[in-house]
This record gives sequence, structure tokens and C-alpha cells, in this order.
Amino acid sequence: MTSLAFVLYSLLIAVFLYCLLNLRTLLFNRHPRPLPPGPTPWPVIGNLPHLGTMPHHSIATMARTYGPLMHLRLGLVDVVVAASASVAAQFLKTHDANFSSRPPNSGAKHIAYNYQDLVFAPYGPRWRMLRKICSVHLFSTKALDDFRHVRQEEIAILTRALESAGQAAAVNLGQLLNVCTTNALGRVMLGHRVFGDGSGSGDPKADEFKEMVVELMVLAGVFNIGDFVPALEWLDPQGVASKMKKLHARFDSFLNKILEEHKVNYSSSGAQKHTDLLSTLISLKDDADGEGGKLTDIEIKALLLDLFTAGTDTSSSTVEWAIAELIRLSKILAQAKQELDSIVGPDRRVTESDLAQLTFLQAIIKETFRLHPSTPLSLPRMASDSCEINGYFIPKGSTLLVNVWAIARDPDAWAEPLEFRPERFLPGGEKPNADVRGNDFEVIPFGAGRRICAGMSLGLRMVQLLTATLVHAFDWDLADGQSTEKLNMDEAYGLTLQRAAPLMVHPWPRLAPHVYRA
Ligand code: HEM
Repeated sequence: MTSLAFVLYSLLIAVFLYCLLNLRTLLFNRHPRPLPPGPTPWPVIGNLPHLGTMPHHSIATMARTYGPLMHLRLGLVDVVVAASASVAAQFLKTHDANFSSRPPNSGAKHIAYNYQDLVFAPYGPRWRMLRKICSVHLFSTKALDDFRHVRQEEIAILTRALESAGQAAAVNLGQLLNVCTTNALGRVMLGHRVFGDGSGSGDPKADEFKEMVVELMVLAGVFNIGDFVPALEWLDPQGVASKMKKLHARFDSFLNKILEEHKVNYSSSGAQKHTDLLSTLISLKDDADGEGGKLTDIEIKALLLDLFTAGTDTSSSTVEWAIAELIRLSKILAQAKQELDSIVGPDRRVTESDLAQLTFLQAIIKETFRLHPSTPLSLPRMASDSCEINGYFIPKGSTLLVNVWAIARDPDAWAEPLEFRPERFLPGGEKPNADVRGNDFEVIPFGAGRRICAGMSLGLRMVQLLTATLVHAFDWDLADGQSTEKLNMDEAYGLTLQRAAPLMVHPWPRLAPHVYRA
């Protein structure tokens, strides 16, 4: 054999061995570490059929078999699920920077102006700019304090509406709460209410708006096959994309109207300048040269859409769950009333300055967030790079789902987790110091890390003040003489956790009459 032939022969053998080794690695050990355990996927659609109609329930059940760090294959997409506090902390604290973008999805594309918004903006300069604008103008302590009177006034209007409405017929509490949260946000963001006089009674526009927000949350919560099997996207087998496009058109016309009206007022009156978020956004359109560039009309509409959808039903449905729990549990309700009566008394409504003293009420709110988190699977995140967590390989591009709902019901972390027991958050209870602001991973209704809820401080203030006011100002009966034990506490699945049946109640005023007129 000539030396050239020998070299070629050796090279061939080396290449063959290299390919053989690679093939072996590809077939049997693609990654230096294994993927987290999980149920065997079906061909093409993977584990999509395993999700069922209540994915946060099904995923929690699967985690009992496969562990708190689980791998699912949804179509062609790797999905990792965190179902315990310690695993959630690994993703949202230790590896948070790597999980600070959101995965591609049809909701962002068809509803949120093709990712031009804040919620779905890729982690980077534009996201930072949008978030900063919101923090400064809406959510900083100064902004929240400046607009405290707005929240209190809108809650006063709700109280008045409940006082006069409840005696004649039962009221849909969630609906009225939604009008209140939307108008309070509208006054801060746009400088005026979104719906009429704020009382919400029989306002078809308010009904339609809530129905649109709920539809958005339901659609955004669907695991859309097209998101996971791109080859099937054009087929839109569940009809999700087509419903999203129709809904987008309705939101867009709502937002166009707001923008046009505001531009007219803004240009005709210099006095309007910078008194509300939208004026600021419009002024940024002309002179912003922040890191992410100028704001376009589309970006402004996308941001308004985010805030109106993420910031209304989340708060109002949390209050609806809280009141439903209290109506069922009369002893806890009585204890909450006692606290309010001793601190606030019968001659005035609760104000935000009272909240710090209402320790039992605060515990009720934490317990409500624990059992009824507004977004049970939080909002999805995506691995920007491959990484290793708890000895498992997490591939680049994986979607992360944090089962906030299951974590807060984990029997290893909570005593009798299905019981509504506010005292667990009080001194002497099992978690006296736990807070819900993303530091204690056993209860993270607002998520955690860089992409924690942008409106958390506002959401918390609104939920606390609304719940405190409703408990203090009214006694509650269920509609049609329904017994409290029979109150339906079922959930309806969506990106946000709605009640399956709306809470229909009669509110009976319990404070001095002048309180309701003030
Ligand atoms: C009960 C009240 C609320 C709850 C439970 C809640 C919950 C959440 C959760 C779980 C996330 C995802 C966090 C993550 O990825 O880790 C989120 C994101 C967000 N929330 Fe809230 N939210 C509430 C109220 C609000 C309010 C009042 C607003 C604004 C007016 C708001 C605006 C947003 C925005 C803009 C994001 C996206 C943040 C980003 O991607 O950087 N939320 N919220």
C-alpha cells in the first residue's frame, strides 16, 4: 500500500468512526445530560392531547408522576414545566436572564400587533423602553400615589351603584368590578373613563368590553396546534387564528377611536400635555429617541391593549374569587368585618392609607392569590440558550411553563393546601412572612424575575382596596336564596382564571347611609 493510499484509507476509517459515534450520540445520547422526564409524546402532535381542557390541572397531575421538572413535547416544540417552588426559583431567579423572552405564539402575532407590544416584546432595548415608560408614568410609587384619588373615586361610584342596585335584583359582581377597574385605569391612561358614568349598570359597551377581554384570555390560553406544528399553521385546525384576527379587529377599532379622540383633544388643548399616559406616549412619538427608537401608532395601540387587557380582568376576577370564598366561609368573613369595623368604623369608606393596618384582610388577599392565581400557568417564557437545570438538559428555544396554580397547592409546601385559610399568612401560621411579590416562590401569582408583572403594585392596591371596601360596606347574599355551601367554585380555563359561573349576589349596605352618598 502506498503512503497516499494509507493516508486516504486512515482518513476514511476516521470519518466512518466519527459518523458512527455521532449517529450513536444522535440516537441514544443527543445531549450531555438527559432531558427532564415526561410522558411519551405521540408522533407529530406530541403531548398536546395530554393537556385536556384544563391544562393547569392535567400538567399538575402529570408532575405527580414525572416530578416537578418535567419535559413535554408539544408538536415540534420542547416544553419544560416547573411545578415546585424550588424548580420555579431555578428558572426565574438563578437562570432568569436566559428565560426573559417569550416564545413565538399566534396571540402575539394576530392580537398583539405582531409582537409590537410590551407583554410579548423580545427581551431587549424596546422591551426595556416600554417597561420604563409604564413604570415611570403608571406604576412608580409617585405615580400610584398621584392617582390614589382616582381609584378611591371609582370605588366610591361602585359602592353607590351596589347600594342602589342590589336590593332590586341580584348583581353580577364580576361585571361591575370590571367596569370599576377599567374606568380607574382609563382615567389614568387616557384622562377619562372608558364607560359612561362608571356605575356600569346596563352599559352594553362595558359588557362588550369585558366579553372581549375574556375572549382574548380564552383564546390566548388555547394551546394552538399551529404554534407547535408550523406545517399545520395555515390549516388553523382549531380556528384559533381566525377568531384572533376577528377579535384583533374589534380591539383595533376600539383603540383607534381612543387614539383619534385623544389626538384631537391633545392638539386643541396644550393643557392636556402629559397629564395622562396616552398624552405622554403621543409626545414620545415625536421626540423619543430612547434606546428602542420612536414610538409608532401601532406601538402605542399595542401598549394600551396590553394594559387594558392585562390590568382589568386580572384584578376584578381576583376580587370576585375573594368575595366568593368569604361568602362561603362566614367565620372568616365575620373576622374580616370585625377588623374593618375596628380600624375604619361605620362612618366612612376604607382608604388606601388604611390598608397597611388591615393585616387579616391582607392575609385574605394572599390566600386568594394562592388558591386562585389570575394566570394559572403564568405567561410562557423561552430559553434563549441551552442550559442545565437540576442535572437535566434544557434545549435552546424550549418554552417554559411555570405552573403557578400547582405550586401554590403543593402539599409538600402547604398544610391542607385546598383549604382557604388566611391565618397561614399571619404570625404563628405556617408562612407568616410570605409575600406574593415574586420573592417567595411558593406563591407567585405575579410571576417573578425580570418579566414579573409590570402592574403588580397597581394590581395589589386595587385588589386590596376593592376587597376591603366590599367586605366593609356590605353584607352579601347569594342570588335566588342559594345556599352558600352550594356556591359553584369551578374554574373556567383561559390564560386567566375565570369563575365558571359568575358570582350573582345581593349586596346589603351595612354602614351609615351618608357613606354611600359621599
Ligand atoms: C391581580 C392582578 C394581576 C396579576 C395576578 C397579574 C399577573 C401577571 C403575571 C403572572 C404576569 C407574567 C409574569 C412573568 O412572566 O413572570 C404578568 C405580566 C404582565 N402584567 Fe400583570 N397581573 C396583574 C395585574 C396587572 C395590571 C394591573 C397591569 C397593568 C395595568 C398588568 C400588566 C402586566 C404586563 C404589562 C405584563 C407583561 C410584563 C412583561 O412582559 O415585561 N398586570 N402579570
